Amino acid sequence: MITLRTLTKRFGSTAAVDELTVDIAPGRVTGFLGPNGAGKSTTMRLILGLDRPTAGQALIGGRPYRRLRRPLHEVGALLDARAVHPARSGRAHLSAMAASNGISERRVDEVLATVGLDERAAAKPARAFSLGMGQRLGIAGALLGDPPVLMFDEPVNGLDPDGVRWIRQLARSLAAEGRTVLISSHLMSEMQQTADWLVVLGRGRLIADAPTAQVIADSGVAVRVRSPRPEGLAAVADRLTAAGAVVESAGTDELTVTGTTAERVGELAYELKVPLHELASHEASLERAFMALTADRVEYAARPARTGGASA
Ligand SMILES: Nc1ncnc2c1ncn2[C@@H]1O[C@H](COP(=O)(O)OP(=O)(O)OP(=O)(O)O)[C@@H](O)[C@H]1O
Repeated sequence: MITLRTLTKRFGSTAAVDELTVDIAPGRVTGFLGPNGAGKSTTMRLILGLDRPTAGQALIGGRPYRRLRRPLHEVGALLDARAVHPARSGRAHLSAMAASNGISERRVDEVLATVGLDERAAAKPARAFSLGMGQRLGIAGALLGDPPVLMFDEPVNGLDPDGVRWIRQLARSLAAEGRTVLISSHLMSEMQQTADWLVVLGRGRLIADAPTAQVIADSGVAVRVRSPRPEGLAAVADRLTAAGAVVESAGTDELTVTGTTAERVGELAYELKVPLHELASHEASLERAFMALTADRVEYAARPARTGGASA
C-alpha cells in the first residue's frame, strides 16, 4: 500500500504536487496518468524519498521511505532506465545492487530470467543497451528485493509490441500476487488494457481515483460527425461547446463530441441546415475520457483551429 496524505511539493511558485491525498491499494495495477508536467514523476520521487515534500506525507506500508529498514525489499522502482553506469554490464549492475543489500547472486539470475535478458545481453556494457534492454534491466533491479510495492515510470517507453505485451503481463501477474503496482504512462490504449484502477493528476491535483472501467463509462459515448460543409460544422461545434460538450475536430470535415448524444447533434445540424455524411455513437475510449478529464488542466494545449476551443 502507498499512502499519500496532503502531499505537496513546490518548486518556487509552481506546485508540482498539490495537496494530494490518495491510497494506492495492493492487488491491482494502478495506472498513474496526467498530462505533461502534471506531477507524476515528482510524486514518485517523493514516495521514494528522492525529494522532500514541502508538506504532507508519502508512506510505503505505513512508513516514509527513509524509515524503511530494508528499502529494496519493500519497494522497487523503475524511474530512469538510463541511470546505470555506461561502462558497467547489466549483470555487474544488478550484482552490485544485490551485494550491497545482502541479496544472493542466485536472485540476480532469477530476475534476469524474469525480464528476459540472457547471459550474452546481461554481459554487455550499459552503453550498448537499447532503450528496451535498459527498461528490462531497470525492471530487473526493481524486482531484485522481491518487494510488495512496485512503481514503474513510463515502463513501455522504447519497447516493441512484444515488450509492451510482456510488461502488461508482468504488471498483471505482480498485482495478482497481491503486490501494489503503480505504473505511469502516456499510452492510453495500453493503460486501458493494463490498469484496473486509475489515479489521474492535473497540475499536481487529484482529478480522478476510480476503476478504469468507471472512468471510461463516466465520459459517456463519443459521437462522430462528418459534414462536407466546414463552416456549418464549425457552427455546430460552437453551439455544442457553448452547451458544455467537449468537441475535438479531426480536420475540417469531422468532429468527435463527448458530453452529448447523437440525437442532439442530429437535431442541431437539422436546425442549422448542415448536411451530415456521418453521425455515429461509439463507446468512449480511455484516450477520450482522459482528454475530457484533463482538458482544462494541460500546460500546453493545442486548440482546434475551427471550433474555437476543445474544452467545456
Ligand atoms: N527539479 C525541479 N525544479 C523545478 N521544477 C520542477 C522540477 N521537477 C519538476 N518540476 C516542475 O514540476 C511540475 C511537475 O513535473 P513532473 O515531471 O513531476 O510531471 P510529470 O507528470 O511527470 O510530467 P511528464 O508526463 O512530462 O513526465 C512541472 O511543472 C515541472 O516543470
